Amino acid sequence: MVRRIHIVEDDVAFGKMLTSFLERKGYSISISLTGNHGRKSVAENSYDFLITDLKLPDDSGLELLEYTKEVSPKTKVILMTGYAEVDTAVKAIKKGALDYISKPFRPEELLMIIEEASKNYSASLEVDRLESISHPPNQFKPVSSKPSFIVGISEISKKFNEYLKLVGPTDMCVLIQGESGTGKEVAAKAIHNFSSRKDRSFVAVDCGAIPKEIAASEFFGHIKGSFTGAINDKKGHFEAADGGTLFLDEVGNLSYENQIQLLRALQERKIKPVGSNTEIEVDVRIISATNEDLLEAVSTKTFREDLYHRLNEFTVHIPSLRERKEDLFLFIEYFLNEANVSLGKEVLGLSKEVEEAFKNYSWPGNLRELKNVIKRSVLLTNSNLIPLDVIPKEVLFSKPGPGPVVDFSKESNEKQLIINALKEAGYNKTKAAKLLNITRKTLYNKLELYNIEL
Ligand SMILES: Nc1ncnc2c1ncn2[C@@H]1O[C@H](COP(=O)(O)OP(=O)(O)OP(=O)(O)O)[C@@H](O)[C@H]1O
Repeated sequence: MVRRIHIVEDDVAFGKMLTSFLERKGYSISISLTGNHGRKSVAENSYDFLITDLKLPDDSGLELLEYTKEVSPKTKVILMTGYAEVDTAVKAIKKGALDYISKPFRPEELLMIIEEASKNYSASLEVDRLESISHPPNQFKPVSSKPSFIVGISEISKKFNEYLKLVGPTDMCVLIQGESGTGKEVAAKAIHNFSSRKDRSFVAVDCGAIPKEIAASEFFGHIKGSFTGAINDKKGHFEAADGGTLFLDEVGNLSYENQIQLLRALQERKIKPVGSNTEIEVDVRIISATNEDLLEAVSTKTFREDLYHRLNEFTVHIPSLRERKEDLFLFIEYFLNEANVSLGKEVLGLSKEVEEAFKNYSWPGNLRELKNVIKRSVLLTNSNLIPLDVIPKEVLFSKPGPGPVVDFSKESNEKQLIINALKEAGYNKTKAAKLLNITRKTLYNKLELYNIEL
């Protein structure tokens, strides 16, 4: 099937160059010179991809992204940015963009992003087919393509991994907090794999990608004929995850009404498909993730406090890459190897200058950004070592990032862990110590250390 791509770009020559390049690669391309025209085209056509400049004469790429997510949620959006706009581009990823690419870029780099996403898209279509079209591809992420979990050698990573191992086998709801691209989904899968549910399904749902009108049907399913377009019975994510784990990514993006529905399902452990009178019992462990401060959302009443407490029986803070710089080269090696395998290349490593630039860069897009930068660089490298001239400008000319942030303290995580263990053990210290895998004496010392009063 020929993929349809719409480009919104006011630089006519650049737009033409991209058009003819992508047409030669077999894509069907249309182009808008303004945001306004882009909006109309997006609303009237269901494109596979929208590629838009971040700065448009009459609009912003970010707003066009939001509009596209509303009117055509299946269209994947790629933003083209100037190199000074990377922070905004990272925001765009949080709002649901597939990726961003910094100008000037080579068309092959853009092609790589499109082809990679098309592969995932086909994979998710295949999953959909097998699951009786129960999950739209942009919300259901097939998990089999996920790589293995790298623990890291920094103290902060080791500690973080211990928490995953500790909380994994319990049935506690876990809230994973961390910046975009830090590996929240990978961590959620690791928790699932540490649990007795590991042989059952792990269903990942991007809550930011579900329009609120169809959220109930997505979560709880529907029966044929219950609304226009419900042409078949459909299982929701809860049923799909029965016996296993449901991962709610970007949970802070759920509308207030959807939060109420979710809370009810969690409290009652039963769901009712849209249009049905029958309740279905479900046994689902919930792991959720957010890159915003949910407590802040609770205080401004955009996120329900009762739901927050339900989801947050245990919090895991996942460190940013800046906070675990000691792990940088481990991840570089891993992603380099992964890129070599998928691109059929044999790049051995980074040149000294690139190593230096990588060390000094603050990696606002975290592991995802590192992985993308490495993959693009490997594609463009024709020698043993990645040279400076294939590295994106923002990485080369950035100021050194802030050092490790002491705020992600093992203390605050540990304190939370102890409080949660105590709660789970009904405040019985012997049981709590067992849950924590420490002696009673250590538990007493820690209660004193953290001023935990019972
Ligand atoms: N520990 C890890 N080992 C190997 N790869 C990892 C690890 N953590 C993250 N990655 C890779 O980094 C990328 C980003 O990870 P992931 O999608 O889990 O991040 P995220 O925090 O859920 O992102 P977002 O906030 O955008 O939803 C993925 O490609 C993932 O495979």
